Amino acid sequence: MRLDVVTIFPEYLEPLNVSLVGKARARGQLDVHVHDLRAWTYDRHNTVDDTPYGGGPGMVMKTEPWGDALDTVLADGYEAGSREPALIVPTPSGRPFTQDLAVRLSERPWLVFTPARYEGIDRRVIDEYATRMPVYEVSIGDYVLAGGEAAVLVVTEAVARLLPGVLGNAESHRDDSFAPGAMAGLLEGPVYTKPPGWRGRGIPEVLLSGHHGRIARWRRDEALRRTTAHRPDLIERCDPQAFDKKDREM
Ligand SMILES: Nc1cc(-c2ccc3ccn(Cc4ccccn4)c3c2)[nH]n1
Repeated sequence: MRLDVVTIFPEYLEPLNVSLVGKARARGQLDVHVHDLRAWTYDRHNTVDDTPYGGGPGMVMKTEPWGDALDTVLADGYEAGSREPALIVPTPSGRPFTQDLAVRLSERPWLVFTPARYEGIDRRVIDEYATRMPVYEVSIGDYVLAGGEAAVLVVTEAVARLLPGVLGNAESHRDDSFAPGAMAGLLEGPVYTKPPGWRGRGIPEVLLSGHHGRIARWRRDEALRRTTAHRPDLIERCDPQAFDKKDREM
């Protein structure tokens, strides 16, 4: 997978050099290119924004730098052999970024991220590139950030961990809270590891029992309890039959 990111804060994407994404890059599973939008400005102040038509607070990011940047980034990607780009536009007004969308994006060969600042990008830029590729306008949550770079880090990590071979233990993402399966849509329950005692706190007996059926049932019950407490909205969505089926297998 190829990722391109165009931003006025390239240093914000430094975390893409470390940990899971950094290792995937080092192994050649991910090809990441970060571009400074100001490289496509030609005035003394490297201007990327201007006042909004119709008035109102803040500034809007101008069409020309984005258009020149995206034309170059796309040409370079095609030149390097990449195909079928998709534009990923972080925005507070986008569709929710979910695990389902992460899975869909992980199946694409090339993602081009356009994290904006100020009040966003002149709409004509998105409209122009929507004629050439799928555009995903995504929100990472119901809160307002100062720009899209944090969303790029979130989306990139959620997508990269789904790429084949990126996660050390292939099982790891099968039981993700939001991945399909008997725990589908439930939140993770508590986890424990050695030492068996810590500051007078022990381990739930069932986890030391070696009885896999009871352990699986306990984990399911804990996940249900936690989900009921923190995300009752997810309870309606999960499939109770899946639990009965799993119970019969335990
Ligand atoms: N889930 C999300 C995504 C964002 C986000 C993404 C990109 C940009 C570019 C600029 N801003 C600031 C801003 C604030 C207010 C209205 C418009 N834009 C962004 C915010 N906030 N929360």
